[in-house]
Amino acid sequence: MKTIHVNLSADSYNIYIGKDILAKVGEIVAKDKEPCKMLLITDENIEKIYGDVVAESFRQNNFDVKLLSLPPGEEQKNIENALLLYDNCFAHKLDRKSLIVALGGGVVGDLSGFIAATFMRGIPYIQIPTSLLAQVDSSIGGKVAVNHPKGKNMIGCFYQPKAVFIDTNTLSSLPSKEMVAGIAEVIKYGVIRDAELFAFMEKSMDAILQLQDEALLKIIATSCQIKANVVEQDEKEKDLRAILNYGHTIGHAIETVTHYKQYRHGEAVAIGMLYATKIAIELGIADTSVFDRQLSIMKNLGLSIQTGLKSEDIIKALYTDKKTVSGRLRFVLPTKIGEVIISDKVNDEMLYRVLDKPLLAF
Ligand SMILES: NC(=O)c1ccc[n+]([C@@H]2O[C@H](COP(=O)([O-])OP(=O)(O)OC[C@H]3O[C@@H](n4cnc5c(N)ncnc54)[C@H](O)[C@@H]3O)[C@@H](O)[C@H]2O)c1
Ligand SMILES: O=C(O)C(=O)C[C@@H](O)[C@H](O)[C@H](O)COP(=O)(O)O
Ligand SMILES: [Zn+2]
Repeated sequence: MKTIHVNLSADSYNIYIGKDILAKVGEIVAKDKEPCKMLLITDENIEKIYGDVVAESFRQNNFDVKLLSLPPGEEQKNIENALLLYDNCFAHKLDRKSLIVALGGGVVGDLSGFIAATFMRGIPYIQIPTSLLAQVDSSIGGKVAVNHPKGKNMIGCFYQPKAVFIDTNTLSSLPSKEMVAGIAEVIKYGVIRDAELFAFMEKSMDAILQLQDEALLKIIATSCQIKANVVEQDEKEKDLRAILNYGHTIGHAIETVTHYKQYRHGEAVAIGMLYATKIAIELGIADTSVFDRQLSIMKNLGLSIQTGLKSEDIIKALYTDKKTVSGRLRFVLPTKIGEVIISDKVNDEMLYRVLDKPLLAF
């Protein structure tokens, strides 16, 4: 089992990465935590496959487990489900020493973390991510939130988990479209921080999609390490952490405009990364190879790269982006593979110019 430490003073924690971890999680957690009341939150797809093994692993270590599963999907990451989960915290008599465990993709992770952060002003929680996206990104770093009809992740806070357990075996049941959506966030890490990771993806995509152990460990551990490094330097996104938002400004706008129903998060981010790169090329800070290399991986993965959405709807939604300061948009833009800058030089006129052209017509 590989361990990556996230160093955040009193809020530090470990990310454990390996195979066959699910059945052992209860035992590992019990080494540091007295048995207690526990709410295990998951979704219906994941409950069917992994609910019992995780619940049993905690029960065998004397945790008093209540399992609650929500329907799957991004639309479930809402304040109504947060209220439902608080009701369950009360019904199961959770107190400040109790434990919340998030077993699932990013939707379960973000929502469960939000409950843990806010119930009784904060109780401990653990992330057990089962999608690639959650393993490389959402389970780490403590951004927890629910969506609002006006914008993605608009109601939330920063609240770190006590530990993250990544069992790469869970990817064997992950539908391929979900795998591809997760790969989009790995492409993001390559573009913002790691040209070598990007090149690895260019040459090893077949091994990744075939879930070969070495390739999976490489992309998951490298992504976790990059995220840990960035979060350690800027936990609350004062500055540097905004680079993790590459592709998300337009990506989140696409998700909001389509009411969180039409695109997986990773799919919207992929389109957002291509548009951000087009903007960088328009500004003269990146050359076309930066676009072509990303496009080539995305085409290879079968990612759809057109939206058919109206530019004005996307631009309107952009202004609720959390990086906007005093009404000025701030974009994360690549200068080359492995390096990005944060720019406030992008105006509406340029956005219309870029968004009005189909991505492939450039
Ligand atoms: N907090 C953060 O830093 C952060 C980072 C990135 C993304 N996110 C959030 O994460 C969410 C997207 O996460 P996601 O892509 O995991 O989506 P998701 O949670 O909706 O999971 C995708 C689908 O895969 C299924 N699934 C998950 N693991 C499975 C498995 N092992 N086997 C079979 N089915 C499985 C789920 O049931 C669901 O249907 C978005 O809400 C996004 O905003 C948060
Ligand atoms: O952890 C971060 O910081 C990120 O930006 C990671 C993103 O992949 C993730 O989608 C995040 O939830 C977006 O954050 P937001 O603050 O723009 O909602
Ligand atoms: Zn994301």
